[in-house]
Amino acid sequence: MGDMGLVVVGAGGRMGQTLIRVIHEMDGVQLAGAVERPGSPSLGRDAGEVAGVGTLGVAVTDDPLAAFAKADGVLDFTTPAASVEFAGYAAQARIVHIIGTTGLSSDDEAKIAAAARHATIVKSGNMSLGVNLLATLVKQAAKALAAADFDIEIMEMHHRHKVDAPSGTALLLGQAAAEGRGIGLAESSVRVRDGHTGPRQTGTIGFATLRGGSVVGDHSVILAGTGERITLSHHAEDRSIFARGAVKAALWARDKKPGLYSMLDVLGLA
Ligand SMILES: NC(=O)C1=CN([C@@H]2O[C@H](COP(=O)(O)OP(=O)(O)OC[C@H]3O[C@@H](n4cnc5c(N)ncnc54)[C@H](OP(=O)(O)O)[C@@H]3O)[C@@H](O)[C@H]2O)C=CC1
Ligand SMILES: O=C(O)C1=N[C@H](C(=O)O)C[C@H](O)C1
Repeated sequence: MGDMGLVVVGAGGRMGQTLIRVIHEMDGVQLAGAVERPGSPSLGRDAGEVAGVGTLGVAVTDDPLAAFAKADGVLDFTTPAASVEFAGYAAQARIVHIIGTTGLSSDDEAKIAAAARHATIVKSGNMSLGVNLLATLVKQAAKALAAADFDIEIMEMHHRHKVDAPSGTALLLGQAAAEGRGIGLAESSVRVRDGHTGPRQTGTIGFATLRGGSVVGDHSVILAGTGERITLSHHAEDRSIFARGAVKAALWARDKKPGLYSMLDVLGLA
């Protein structure tokens, strides 16, 4: 099999540019296309120039269908509305779709699951090896420590430009904790506290969101007992950890049947 041709959508964004650089550096993959939204200042420019790696001979386009027709996969870190649209196009083109976009509604999730009947989709709120390993540790810890004895709180901090909260990673870690406890996350999560909240309700999973500066992504899961506290943390120092994970997911998905997979499947941690 030759190199896998990958389209980067949202090519001018923080993750889009990182993905172009990582594809340029990695073996087994090549940049087959670069897509931005209509009106973007990146349109018509060389994708390599946009990402700061020199000329690659791939011009940024606003025509995803034409780009997908010439590719084996698409790497998508954009917006919920764009990812839903791209899922339909990727299913039509029968190519692999890697989705890192966060902040999706349950309606968006349902549309993506429907597209996965025809396309091989890998979707995760965090594509790094470290966070996915952390999720397995959180699940174990939550299972081992009874809700009556240990409260679970999840704290995250991201850069000032991030638009969704809690982060996709915080929700992924919350899901792992809920699975460890054998409870549903939706019913047990406390996503905001403000004013006279009353005492903490046993068995809930709390979230705290911080935003500021250039923080790439910090997450801590705190298991707080009486007289002792366990903190499981991950600190992302560079966006290339997510981009390398996304490329790894695309290569893994290349020979898989249509379906909706996660990074835990890709990394053998499921
Ligand atoms: N799962 C993971 O491991 C990670 C997930 N993320 C998630 O990825 C997403 C993007 O993050 P980030 O790169 O920081 O955000 P950016 O805003 O920097 O990038 C998003 C890019 O997508 C573009 N875009 C929006 N709509 C379309 C469209 N219809 N067609 C083509 N391009 C479009 C935007 O263009 P414009 O700005 O011109 O509107 C922008 O260039 C977020 O949801 C974030 O949470 C981020 C890092 C890791
Ligand atoms: O928006 C970001 O930057 C990030 N988003 C993802 C999330 O919502 O968890 C992953 C990473 O933390 C960076």
